[in-house]
Amino acid sequence: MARAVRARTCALGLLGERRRRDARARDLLRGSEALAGLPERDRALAFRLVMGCVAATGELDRVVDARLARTAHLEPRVRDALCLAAFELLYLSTPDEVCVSQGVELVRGVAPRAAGLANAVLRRIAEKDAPALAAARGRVEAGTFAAADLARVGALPEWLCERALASLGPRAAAAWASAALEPSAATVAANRALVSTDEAERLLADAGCGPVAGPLPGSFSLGAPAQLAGSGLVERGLVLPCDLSAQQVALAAAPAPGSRVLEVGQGRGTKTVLLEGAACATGVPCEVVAVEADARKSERAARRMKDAGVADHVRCVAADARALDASLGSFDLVFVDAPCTGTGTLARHPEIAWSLEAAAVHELAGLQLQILSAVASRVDEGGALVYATCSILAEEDERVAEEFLASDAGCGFELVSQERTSWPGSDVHFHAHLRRRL
Ligand SMILES: C[S@@+](CC[C@H](N)C(=O)[O-])C[C@H]1O[C@@H](n2cnc3c(N)ncnc32)[C@H](O)[C@@H]1O
Repeated sequence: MARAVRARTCALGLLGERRRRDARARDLLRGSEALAGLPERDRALAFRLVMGCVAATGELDRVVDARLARTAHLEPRVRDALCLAAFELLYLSTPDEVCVSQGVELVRGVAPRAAGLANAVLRRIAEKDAPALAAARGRVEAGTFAAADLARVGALPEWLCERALASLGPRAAAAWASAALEPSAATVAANRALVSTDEAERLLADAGCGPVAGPLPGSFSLGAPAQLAGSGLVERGLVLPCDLSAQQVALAAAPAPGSRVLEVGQGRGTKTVLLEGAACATGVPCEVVAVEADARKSERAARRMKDAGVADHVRCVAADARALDASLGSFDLVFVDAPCTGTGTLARHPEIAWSLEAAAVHELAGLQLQILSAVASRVDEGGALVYATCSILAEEDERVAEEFLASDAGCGFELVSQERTSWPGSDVHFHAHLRRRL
């Protein structure tokens, strides 16, 4: 019997480490020497397996439990190995025989006596669950599906798929669920506060990243994204790893050259640099006050602003946006990058789907409305208020904008436009543009 190939043993090791350290998959993958030491093809498979197993965790547990002959208590390492093989069997194009035999070898490697059980469970998954998934995929493709089909296809909780259907409608919900387990596109943005789009393209090409100009000013997809890590371009602040949807939201906010901007929810500061870059590309930087509730994030963002060459025009403030100091004054543009469920970023953040609880959606919607209401008075007359999330849920998106407009704080505003981004292979973001009447 063939031994489990290195990609799978490496992925299994990382899944165990993740469980023991309660670490985020992406952080583990980024720092893993074992992964870095693999040949490129094995590295790509191990990456996909770890991200996929984490993203599909609840569905894989359900499938494995359903195919156990009795409710046996599985040792965690055996469960990890079974889930890994089940993920590959159901969601990747590896032939069933390979998935089963490799899964058995993985289990044998951690618990030799469980190899027989692994063989039986994986064969039942191939016989029963793979055809059920294929049927669900068929219904989704034909447009005759229910939330349970989306849950199968995207390995998502059914309640979330019901909300997605209600929020997005059938077509967009199907696209969202179908993309949940797909690798996200490798995209970057030029920091146009430091380099022109042409210069960024040359730097990326010289570093061997294989840049292809994207649909937005300063955006690139990378043919060889692994080359970016050693290039120094990110550390020098010249390019930003950044999803196309995040770029679109920042560009659509379009701060006028020299304008005063309040950014709420600065986080790592990616959109701060994009906002500055958009103003700089027109010749004059804007003056940004960037507010972040988490003091450590704010400190890190302040350092990043230096690397990105925009520190002279960005003041990072660690504060709760619901209680800002009056001395900060008012602004031409208030850009709220709201804390949210992140349900538009499932492919990038595999932990979200199965750790999210329905009650959290309601709580976040309350926080979002509070933030919007608190910062509304900071918008100058005729000025803009942009409300953005990376959620697909109407409760956090359109409903919050509607409730705000209907409130005392929002009654002086009008809705100019609102939309969700929809780039293939990218996250989904929502942005509503409001204007304070004169
Ligand atoms: C969507 S993330 C921001 C992403 C960031 N703008 C970027 O482009 O990288 C939302 C941020 O809002 C912050 N936040 C949450 N509640 C807040 C509050 N009451 N006031 C200010 N910031 C808050 C969170 O800590 C988080 O960093």
